[in-house]
Amino acid sequence: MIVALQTLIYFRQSLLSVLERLIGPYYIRFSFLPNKDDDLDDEDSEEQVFAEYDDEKGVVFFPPMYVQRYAAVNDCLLDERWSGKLEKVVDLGYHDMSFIKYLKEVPGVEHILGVDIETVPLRCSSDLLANGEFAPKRETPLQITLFQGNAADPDYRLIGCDAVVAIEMIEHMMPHDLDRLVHNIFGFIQPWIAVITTPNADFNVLFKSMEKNGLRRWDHLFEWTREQFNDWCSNIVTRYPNYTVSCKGIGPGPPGTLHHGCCSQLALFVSKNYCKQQDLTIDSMALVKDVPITSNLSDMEGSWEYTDPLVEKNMLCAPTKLNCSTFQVKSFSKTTKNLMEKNKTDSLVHTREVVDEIRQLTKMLNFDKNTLDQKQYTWNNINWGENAPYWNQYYKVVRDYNYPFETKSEECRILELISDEINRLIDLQSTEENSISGEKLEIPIDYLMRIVEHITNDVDKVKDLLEWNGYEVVDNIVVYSRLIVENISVATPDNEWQDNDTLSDVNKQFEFVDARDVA
Ligand SMILES: C[S@@+](CC[C@H](N)C(=O)[O-])C[C@H]1O[C@@H](n2cnc3c(N)ncnc32)[C@H](O)[C@@H]1O
Ligand SMILES: [Mg+2]
Repeated sequence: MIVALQTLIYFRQSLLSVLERLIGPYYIRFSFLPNKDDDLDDEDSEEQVFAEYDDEKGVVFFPPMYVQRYAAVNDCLLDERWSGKLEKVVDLGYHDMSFIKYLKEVPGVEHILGVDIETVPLRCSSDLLANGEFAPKRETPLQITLFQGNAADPDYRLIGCDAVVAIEMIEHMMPHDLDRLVHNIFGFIQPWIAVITTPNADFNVLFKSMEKNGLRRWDHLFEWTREQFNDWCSNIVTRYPNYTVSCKGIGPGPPGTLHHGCCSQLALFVSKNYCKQQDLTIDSMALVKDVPITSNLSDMEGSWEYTDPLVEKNMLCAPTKLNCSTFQVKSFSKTTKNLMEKNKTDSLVHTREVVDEIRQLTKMLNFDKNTLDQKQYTWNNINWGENAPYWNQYYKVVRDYNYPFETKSEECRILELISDEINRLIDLQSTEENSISGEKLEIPIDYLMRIVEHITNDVDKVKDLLEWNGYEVVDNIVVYSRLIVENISVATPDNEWQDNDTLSDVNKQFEFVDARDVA
């Protein structure tokens, strides 16, 4: 049975590449914010998201449920309040990296972490990373670090994450782990936002195939109704009042089933006072600079007391009292305390500086650990008892990959943006006319200036650049002579989006193969 499951999982990657080709264009249209000037009206996009009854399967979603889920999570990450500012993001329960594939393209993201308790799916992930070696260079740096570990454990490498994503993971967790996960996210990582999704049990009556299984998916430890999920979420914000939460459904059912809600449910948690380094005021900069962690080896001698509750709570949280030698965390200086009182805060912000300092510190502690292990010291940790892993290093690194990147010149970026826009306009017109004739396309330079306004507002420079690169510019109009292109049509089978969300995640993929084979 396990071997069969593993085989299916291995198959999944190649299936995903097929899927990618099929849903790619749809996904881009559906998920990423439409271009400002795109005329994609709400009515149009709503028409594309719907569900139908199938006599055998029950409800079938268009597009497939997981696509709708990824799109909903992406929408959260692209919210204008933090769009472009989420640099370090962790995907908890990343499975085979299906979502990381899209996360990679979220503007501003420079470090993606994946944590999964399973090791089998990790082998499927290698493709995405290996492709990276041959892929065109990125314009921005990107590091992907995959860990094997329990998302409930507060590994120090999670510190500094701006966003936490957990798609359809919590229902696979044991109750005590789920409790610890909450603390890990909101007490330890303290991200700017956290996006958590889980199935909606109210919806399950619509799935006939679940009737045999007590109306839940066989591989889930629980499934919550909307009320239960809302309770769980409001309980979190009561315990962590720094956060607000909003819930919504993903994957509407067929007409007339609105009262059951949607197939999945999503909670978006937002920190009320998250502060990134570049947003810090002079006062809070001082506060951060004053963090009294000494990262000097000579200071590591003496008794180990981890007494400052602020440091314990906000910086590393876990090992409360270490009954061995070598480190001392001094308490806050007077200036820091005054500043904290003035700012009415009892917490420190995780900034790059602090995080780097913690990393440096951790390296030294790891070095020390080997010596300590030999002496058979025990660790006493409030949550994990004796012999807890050293200094919050719970996860094993499975893969750490840096994508190659090169920064493009300003001219190159301007040209690329303008040529993409011209191509988009051509596509738009060709879909409208259903063919491309030999006519000319005339685009006012002012219009193109808006596309590159974040780089330059020098019209003459852009005109020169375009002319140098073979574009015809007459007065302030770019004249594009179109080629005559034969009608191109991409055949899409009717049942392309079929998906039955009642099955386990593994079976779901298998089901898809069958559907394709039949089609
Ligand atoms: C249904 S899959 C999630 C799929 C993935 N997030 C996506 O949307 O494509 C659930 C994943 O959570 C992982 N998982 C379950 N319990 C976990 C835990 N305690 N810590 C980390 N990962 C866990 C499983 O190994 C599995 O890969
Ligand atoms: Mg599942």
